[in-house]
Amino acid sequence: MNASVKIHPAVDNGLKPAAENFAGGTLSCGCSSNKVEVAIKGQVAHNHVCGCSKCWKPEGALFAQIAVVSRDNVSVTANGDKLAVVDTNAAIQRHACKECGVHMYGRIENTGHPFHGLDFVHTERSTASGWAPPEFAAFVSSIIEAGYKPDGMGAVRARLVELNLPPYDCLSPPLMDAIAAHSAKSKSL
Ligand SMILES: N[C@@H](CCC(=O)N[C@@H](CSCO)C(=O)NCC(=O)O)C(=O)O
Ligand SMILES: [Zn+2]
Ligand SMILES: [Zn+2]
Repeated sequence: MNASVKIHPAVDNGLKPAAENFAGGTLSCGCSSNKVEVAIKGQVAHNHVCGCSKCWKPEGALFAQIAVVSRDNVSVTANGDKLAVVDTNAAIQRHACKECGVHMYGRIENTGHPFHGLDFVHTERSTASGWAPPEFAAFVSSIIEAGYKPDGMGAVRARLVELNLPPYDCLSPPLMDAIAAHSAKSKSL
């Protein structure tokens, strides 16, 4: 057992199952008042933990937890004036609360991007239960870029396997296949 390796509070005690016919929920930022709120209609897809340096992580977490949902099902319902895009050059435009720093949704505006139409969201910012749990771990080696010791990676990967989160150093095979298929199509292959 590698339970001493903490991945993210939402997965460290095991994955919680998705609810059938899940209606969605409201994400809140970390401010004590005037919270930014984002309503998500319906269930998310491709939930995963992500080790990349760009995704928002709760204080002390090694990985982020992030999922996608149709942009049509995402709406800012309170205090949207507190939001700003973290990095306007990134493919995923992460709209974060300027006061507490929590990323509320990440949107792809480039219509040529393979994931255009999807927003990236952190379901743990909602108190609802029944969100689809993470299915894999992405960009695992990227935690080294944020300072994690390379000789600890074996234990991290072993813990991810124990948690049923197959570790990858990019996205999962189905998502990488979707990106490659999009690329082939845009080259008319
Ligand atoms: N080693 C880099 C990797 C960053 C990266 O490519 N992140 C992915 C996954 S984010 C959610 O799964 C990505 O698609 N990024 C696009 C973007 O952030 O706009 C690092 O650690 O920074
Ligand atoms: Zn906030
Ligand atoms: Zn990421």
